[in-house]
Amino acid sequence: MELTLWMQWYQLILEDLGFKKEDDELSAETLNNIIDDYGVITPQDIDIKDKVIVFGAGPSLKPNLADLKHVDLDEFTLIAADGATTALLEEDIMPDIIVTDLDGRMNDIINANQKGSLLVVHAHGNNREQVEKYTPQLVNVLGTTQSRPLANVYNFGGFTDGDRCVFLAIALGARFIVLSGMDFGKTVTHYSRPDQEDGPADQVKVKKLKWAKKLVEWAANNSDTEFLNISSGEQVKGVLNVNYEYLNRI
Ligand SMILES: Nc1ncnc2c1ncn2[C@@H]1O[C@H](COP(=O)(O)OP(=O)(O)OP(=O)(O)O)[C@@H](O)[C@H]1O
Ligand SMILES: Nc1nc2c(c(=O)[nH]1)N=C(CO)CN2
Ligand SMILES: [Mg+2]
Repeated sequence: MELTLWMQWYQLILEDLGFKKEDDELSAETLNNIIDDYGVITPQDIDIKDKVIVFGAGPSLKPNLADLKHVDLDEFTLIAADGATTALLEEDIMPDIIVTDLDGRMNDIINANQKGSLLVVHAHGNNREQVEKYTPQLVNVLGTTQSRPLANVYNFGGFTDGDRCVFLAIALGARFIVLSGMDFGKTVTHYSRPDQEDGPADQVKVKKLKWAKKLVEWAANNSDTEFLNISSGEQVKGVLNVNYEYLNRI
């Protein structure tokens, strides 16, 4: 999404959730400095296929992964939103890219990174300590922010890990984006909350998922990328729901 337009979304999100822009900026500067010291990758270093699957951490993620055993996943670039990484690893699927604000199960994320997954690390006002702790342990890191971009820290638009996967894929030129485990709604899984069981989302999470859904809908209806949805949660306006068999025909 174009930066000036994103900044309008960002302002509304800050007001809705009561987050401070200054906190986001400080965290982004921290990330920028660490990446400066430990090595940079840029969006030009990332090649993706025409077809991308974005994995969110909603309740349909696991059933989706069972279905996807019947699909040739080599045809797709696989982008996992944070905690969704754990579910992929459980099925022996290695994500090509992980988009994370470093609050998923970090052992799994670090493991996948060591085995080749590229990490898109997002700095925000609520994760500066994680940014300081984990980024130096990671390789192949692309930094992002939801606030103003810096030399090593990009802003492709988007807020939660899942919708930022979508905006990243669009920025990198995806022709098809398949949504999986992107249920939105009011139920979160243990993949999203590593220390808890599956259950109702708290009020802040409900708000975050509402923004995530609005942003994905905006992306689906304002880009040349074709969206398809195999998740079984809320209907994403303007996006065709398909089953896995359809994916073998695109
Ligand atoms: N029902 C759902 N529960 C959890 N995540 C979902 C759901 N539906 C879609 N998603 C997407 O999957 C992503 C999973 O990432 P994760 O749970 O780490 O969230 P997050 O963006 O870091 O939010 P939080 O700050 O609450 O941890 C979310 O960002 C969201 O976009
Ligand atoms: N300041 C701030 N920014 C965020 C937060 C958060 O909790 N605080 N959570 C997000 C979910 O991915 C994305 N961005
Ligand atoms: Mg996260």
